[in-house]
Amino acid sequence: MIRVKVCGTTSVPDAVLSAEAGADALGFIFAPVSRRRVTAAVARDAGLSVGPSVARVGVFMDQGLDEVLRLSESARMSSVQLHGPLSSLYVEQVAAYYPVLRVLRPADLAEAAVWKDHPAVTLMLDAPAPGSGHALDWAALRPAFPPGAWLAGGLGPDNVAQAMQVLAPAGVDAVSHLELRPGVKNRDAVLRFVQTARAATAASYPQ
Ligand SMILES: O=C(O)c1ccccc1N[C@@H]1O[C@H](COP(=O)(O)O)[C@@H](O)[C@H]1O
Repeated sequence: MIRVKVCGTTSVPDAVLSAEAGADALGFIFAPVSRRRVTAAVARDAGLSVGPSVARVGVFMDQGLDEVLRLSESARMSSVQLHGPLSSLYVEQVAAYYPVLRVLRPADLAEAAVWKDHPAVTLMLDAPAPGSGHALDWAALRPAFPPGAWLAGGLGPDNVAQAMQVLAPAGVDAVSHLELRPGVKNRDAVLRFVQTARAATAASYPQ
């Protein structure tokens, strides 16, 4: 069964929208560079406005360990997504507290071997500029796509089925193509993204 994450949540209404659409996980971006950055208080309120079955993922890029752990705790995150060039020790230290989605660009795929059997680290492949809405070359990625990895990068309702058909990721994640403007969800796009990913699971994956 595919896992579907809707990222860039910045409000209670958008958290409820994504949860009601059937998302498995909501992303809350704490990276200072992001146009969708949220405070811990906003993320906590939005994350707690949905049921406990929906994962609350704190998204970080190039931030110190103390900041990642402190914000995740105060925002009541249930897992952590890590972008950027990071040492294995750093990722291990976060993974001691939270399940980690370790995000790699195609150029960094050598790092995938490090996390192959780690019980708390799941890989996610994303475009070089996270949150830019640019899609990866799925066919080129196919030979090296790590089994069990998630896929992000330019996904939306109109291309998620094709991406799943090519790479059969364990999860899909999107933000840019689900918005009216940065930080504000497009209801129709969120609903169609989740529904299309669910339908594509039935078509592309062994049951
Ligand atoms: O979206 C952002 O602003 C962002 C900033 C810093 C790190 C990650 C960010 N978003 C992540 O980017 C990918 C895919 O985004 P898109 O669908 O291509 O726009 C996703 O993992 C977001 O969590």
